[in-house]
Amino acid sequence: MSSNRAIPSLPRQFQGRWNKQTYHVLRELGRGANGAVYLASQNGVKRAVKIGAEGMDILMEVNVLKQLQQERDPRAAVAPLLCDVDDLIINGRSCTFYAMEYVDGEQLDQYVRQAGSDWVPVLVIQLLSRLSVLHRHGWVFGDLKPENVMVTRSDNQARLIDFGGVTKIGNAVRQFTEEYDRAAWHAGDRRAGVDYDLFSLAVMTVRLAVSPEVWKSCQLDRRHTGLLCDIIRNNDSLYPYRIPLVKAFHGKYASADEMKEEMMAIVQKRAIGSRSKKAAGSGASGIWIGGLFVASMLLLAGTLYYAWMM
Ligand SMILES: Nc1ncnc2c1ncn2[C@@H]1O[C@H](COP(=O)(O)OP(=O)(O)OP(=O)(O)O)[C@@H](O)[C@H]1O
Repeated sequence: MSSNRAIPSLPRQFQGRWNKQTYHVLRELGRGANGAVYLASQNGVKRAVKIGAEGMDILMEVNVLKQLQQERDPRAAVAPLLCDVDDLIINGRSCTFYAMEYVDGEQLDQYVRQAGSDWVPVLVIQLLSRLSVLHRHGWVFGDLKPENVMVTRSDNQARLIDFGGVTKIGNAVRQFTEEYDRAAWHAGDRRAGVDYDLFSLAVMTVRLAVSPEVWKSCQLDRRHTGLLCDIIRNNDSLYPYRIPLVKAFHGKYASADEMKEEMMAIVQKRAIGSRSKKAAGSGASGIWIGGLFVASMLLLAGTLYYAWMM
């Protein structure tokens, strides 16, 4: 759905044409094929403001976001809170923009690089909770990739951003990235279904747990899921999750909740295993495992909160 028209740049300060909200632009957050997102201040509150080359693309995203706004608690929300939709005139042309909740955090891959790959399963479980709600609304996310997930600074929650690829179940996926695309891996088509998102999520899980070198090496050949299975077999942090990952590659889950339950059971089993090791161990390694255990349980508690909420 990318366009040939240039993406307009926002002025430093502007007022919406109809709703008259004033925005002070602080900096550009990112720019992709379809739009640019800016950090702006509106009445002293930080907002992410998205503007695109095509008003229709922006309005389609707004339409999806509007349908996902029921949940007021940001910790249980599927999508960022939609705050304003309006037009502004740039170089004599009317451009549509929307303002949404600013998700203050780090891109998923950057977060994992710093925190370590032990956190990948817990963050994946959080994403499964959000996908489950999205699927129940009749949508698939489509373009699931680390660039479209932020982990919040305040409470380490994985949040979905960029709803430009969201597609009605049954239609052809509107936007995808080859690295996470089922058809590019010769594992199925691009029809939007629960299984399409779970496939991308499983590929992303592998991508996050391995070094950039290993990942690059498996992109050189013709893509097929056997390559991903080889990586999982040889990777200590992925190996315990081999069953749910391989099931997701083969479209064996009817829902995100099913995959979530199996992932959660493995995380819990491993957390209990680390506690026993801590009790048996002593010295620095015991302290390290203990710290990891406590932190993982804290994060898991957040995850269980979603499981209960949704
Ligand atoms: N609600 C938000 N809060 C904080 N940052 C955001 C938010 N939405 C988007 N961003 C930032 O802006 C960047 C670009 O946003 P987005 O992916 O929506 O643009 P896009 O033009 O649709 O990109 P692409 O072409 O890659 O799909 C994101 O990578 C992220 O860093």
